[in-house]
Amino acid sequence: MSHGVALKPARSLKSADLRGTVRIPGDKSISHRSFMFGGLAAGETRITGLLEGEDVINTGKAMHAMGARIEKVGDEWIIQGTGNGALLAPEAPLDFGNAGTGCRLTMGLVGVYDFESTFIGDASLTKRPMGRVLNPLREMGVQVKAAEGDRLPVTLRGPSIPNPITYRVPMASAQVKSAVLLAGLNTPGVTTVIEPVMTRDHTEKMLQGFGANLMVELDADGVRTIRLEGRGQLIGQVIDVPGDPSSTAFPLVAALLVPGSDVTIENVLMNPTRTGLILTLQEMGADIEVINPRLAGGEDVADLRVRHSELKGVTVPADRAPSMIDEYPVLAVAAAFAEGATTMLGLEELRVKESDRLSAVADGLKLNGVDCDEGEDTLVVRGRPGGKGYGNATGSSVVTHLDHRIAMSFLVMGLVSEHAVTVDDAGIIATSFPEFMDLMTGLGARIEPVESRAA
Ligand SMILES: O=C(O)C1=C[C@@H](OP(=O)(O)O)[C@@H](O)[C@H](O)C1
Ligand SMILES: C=C(OP(=O)(O)O)C(=O)O
Repeated sequence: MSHGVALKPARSLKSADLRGTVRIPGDKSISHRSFMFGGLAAGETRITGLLEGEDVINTGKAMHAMGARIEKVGDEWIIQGTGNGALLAPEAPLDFGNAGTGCRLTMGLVGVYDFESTFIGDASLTKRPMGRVLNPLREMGVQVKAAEGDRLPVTLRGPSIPNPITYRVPMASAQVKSAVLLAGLNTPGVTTVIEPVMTRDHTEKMLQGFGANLMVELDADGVRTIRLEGRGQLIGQVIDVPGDPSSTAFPLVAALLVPGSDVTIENVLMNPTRTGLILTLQEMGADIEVINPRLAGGEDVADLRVRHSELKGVTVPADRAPSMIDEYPVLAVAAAFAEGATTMLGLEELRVKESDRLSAVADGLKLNGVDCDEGEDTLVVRGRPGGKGYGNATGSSVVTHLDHRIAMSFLVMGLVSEHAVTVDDAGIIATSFPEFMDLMTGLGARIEPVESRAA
C-alpha cells in the first residue's frame, strides 16, 4: 500500500469544546516489533491492541512473505513464527510504503541471511537515508546494492556466516540501534551496540520478553552498551499493545488549545523514553493529570486527563529530543498559541523523517500567519494566544509531503485558528492513525471539506 502524490480533498477541522473519553490505537513502534518478533519466534504469538495502520500492516505483509503465518481472529492477531534463523527468501520486493521503522528494522532482521531481499517504498521513503543501517550491515559482511546516496530500492545479500560487530550508533536513532541488534539475532557470537544517547528501548525490552539473551549496561556518563548473543531461540509471546503516545499527542494538544475542553485519554504508553512531550507541555503550563499509572506487560501505562490551558513559551533542551522526536510538529502548533517564544533545540533528525519536518513545519506555520524562525537544527515559534488572524483565508493548503504528522498537526491547528487551516492530503494519516478523524469528531470536532486551490 503506497501513496501516490495525488492530492486528497482538502479538509479542515473546527470545534467548540472537545469533551469525552477515548482510547488511542496501539503504539506503532511496539506494533511493528510485535509482528517482527512474533514472525521470527518459534510457536505462537497472540497480539491484542495492535495498530492497524498502513505502516504496521506492511511489516505484517513482509513477515508473511518470509514465512510467518499471520491471521486475525476477532480482536486478536495470531502469528505462527518461522523460528529464529528460518526466515524464507521473499519472492518479490518487500514494499514498506511510508514506513522508515518497518523498512530499516527488517533490513537488519533479514539482511544477514544468505539470500537476496529487496526493499522498496513510497516517494517519501525512497528519499530517506538508508546508509545509517546499510553501513553496519556492510561491516557484518552483507552485500548491498542501493540507489545513489544509499537510498531505496535496496537489495541485500548476507554472507554464509555474518560477523558479530561492536557498533557505536552515530546519531540518536532507535531504528539504527534496532537494525543492528536484529541483524545480531542471526549472527553467531555477541553483537554489541553502544548507544551514547538513549532512545526508545522497545527492541531491548521486547527481545528480552521473547527470550533473547540480551544485556544492557549503563555507565556513569549515561552511555548504554547492549550485548546480544546471536542464534538463540525466540519463543512466541502474548502481547497487549498499549496506546501510542505519539498519536495521543494530537487529541492532547487539541484539548489544551480549544477553550472549555476536558478530555481523558486511556491506556497511554508512558515509557520514559517516550514522554518528553508531556513534560514539555507541563512546563508550558498544561493541565495534564496522569491518572492511575500502572505497569502492563512490562510497560508503564496511564490515563491522561487534559483540560484547556493557557500556555507559555519555554526552551526545549536538545537532550530531550529523542524522547519526543515525533512530537515536534504538534508541539510547534501548541507553541503558536502560547504566550512568548518557544525555542526547540537539537532537531537535526527532523530533517530525515517522512518529510524534512523542520522546514515542513516552519512553512506551514508561516503560511498560516505564525511568527517563527527555522535554523539548521532549531525552531523558534513566537506564539499568539487566541490565534487571532491565524489560518489561511485565501485557501492555500499546508503541503504535507506524504507526512502524516504534518497533516494531523495542522488539522489540530485549524481547530483554534481564526480562519480555516487546510492540508493537501489527509489520506496519509492512515499510515499511523487511521481513526484520527473519527476520534476527533467523536470528541466534538467538525470536519469541513474546503475548496482548495492547491487541489
Ligand atoms: O524505532 C522506532 O520505532 C522509531 C524510531 C524513531 O526513528 P529514528 O530511529 O529514525 O529516530 C521514530 O521517529 C519512529 O517513528 C519510530
Ligand atoms: C518518523 C516516523 O516513522 P517512520 O520513521 O517509521 O517512518 C513517525 O511515525 O513519525
